Amino acid sequence: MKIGIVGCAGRMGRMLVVETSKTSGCEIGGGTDLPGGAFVGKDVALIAGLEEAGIAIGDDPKALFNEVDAVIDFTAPAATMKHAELAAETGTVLVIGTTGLSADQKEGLKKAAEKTAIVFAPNMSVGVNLAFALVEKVAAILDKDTADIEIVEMHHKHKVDAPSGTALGLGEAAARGRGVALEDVAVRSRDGHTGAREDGAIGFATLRGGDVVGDHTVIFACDGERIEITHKASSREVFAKGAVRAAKWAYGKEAGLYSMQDILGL
Ligand SMILES: NC(=O)C1=CN([C@@H]2O[C@H](COP(=O)(O)OP(=O)(O)OC[C@H]3O[C@@H](n4cnc5c(N)ncnc54)[C@H](OP(=O)(O)O)[C@@H]3O)[C@@H](O)[C@H]2O)C=CC1
Ligand SMILES: O=C(O)C1=N[C@H](C(=O)O)C[C@H](O)C1
Repeated sequence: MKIGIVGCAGRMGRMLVVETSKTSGCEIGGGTDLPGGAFVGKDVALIAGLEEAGIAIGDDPKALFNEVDAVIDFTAPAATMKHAELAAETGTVLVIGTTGLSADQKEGLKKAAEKTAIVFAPNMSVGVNLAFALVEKVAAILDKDTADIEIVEMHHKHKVDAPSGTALGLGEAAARGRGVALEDVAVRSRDGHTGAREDGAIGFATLRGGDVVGDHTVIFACDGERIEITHKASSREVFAKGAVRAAKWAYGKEAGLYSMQDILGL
C-alpha cells in the first residue's frame, strides 16, 4: 500500500518516512510540508536520511490524498482538521498522532470518520497503550478515599502542547476506572495558595527540557505506600512503528474512528 506523510519534514514525519520505507507491503507515496516551507521540492526520502526516492515533497495535501491509500499525520491541530476533511472527501485512511486537539476538533474527527477509517491516538506505542489499560484497572480498584492520582510527564523543549496528549489519555483511563468524567476532576496545574488537595482530583504536572522523547508516570498515592506506573520512550521509532501498523490495519476497514486499543486488541 502507498502511504503519504503530511508534515514529512518534522521530527515524527522523518521517522515515519523511514518506518514506512522499511515496512513490508508499504511504500512511500509522497509527503507534504507547509506551502512556502523550506522542504517543499526536496526529496522526501533524502531529507529522512534515506537514498533518494525521486519523490518531491509537495505543498498540496489534496493531491497527496488522491495519490495514496493512507495518510499519516503528526502535524498540528489546525492542519489535522483540514487533513481529516480531505480524508472524508477522498475516502482515504487517515492515521492521526497529533495531540493538543480541542473538544470541538475531536468532535470534527468523529464526523469525518463517518466517511472513512480514521485511527486517532495520542500515543502509538505498545507500552503506553498497555499502561492505559493498567491505569484504568488500578484506578477501578483504588477508590478516591484510598489513592490520590497524580500524573507527571516530561518532554523535549520543543513540545508546544501541555499536558501531553498521553498524560491526558492516562487521566481519561484513570477517570474511566473511577467512573467519572476527567473534565470534572482534572487539576491541570497548581500555583500559589491552592488549598488542600480535593479528594478524587486527578492532578497533572508538566516538565519540559532537553531532548526527552516522552516520559509519563501515573502515581497512586495512598497512606503509607505509593504505586507508580511509568513509561519512558527512548526513541520516536516506537511511535512510528505503531502508526504504520495502524495504517496497515485500517486499510480496507469500514468507516469509523478507531484507537490503538482497537489495533492492539487491548
Ligand atoms: N501519537 C503519538 O504517538 C505521538 C504524537 N506526537 C505528536 O505529533 C505532533 C508532531 O510532533 P513533532 O513531529 O515532534 O513536531 P514537529 O514540529 O517536528 O513536526 C510537525 C511538522 O508538521 C508540519 N506542519 C504543520 N502544519 C502543516 C501543514 N498544514 N501541512 C504540512 N505540514 C505541516 C510542521 O512544519 P513547520 O515546522 O514548518 O511548522 C512540522 O514539520 C505533535 O502534536 C506531537 O505531540 C509526537 C510523537 C508521538
Ligand atoms: O510531542 C511529542 O514529542 C510527543 N507527543 C505525544 C503526546 O503529547 O503525548 C506522545 C509522545 O509522548 C511524544
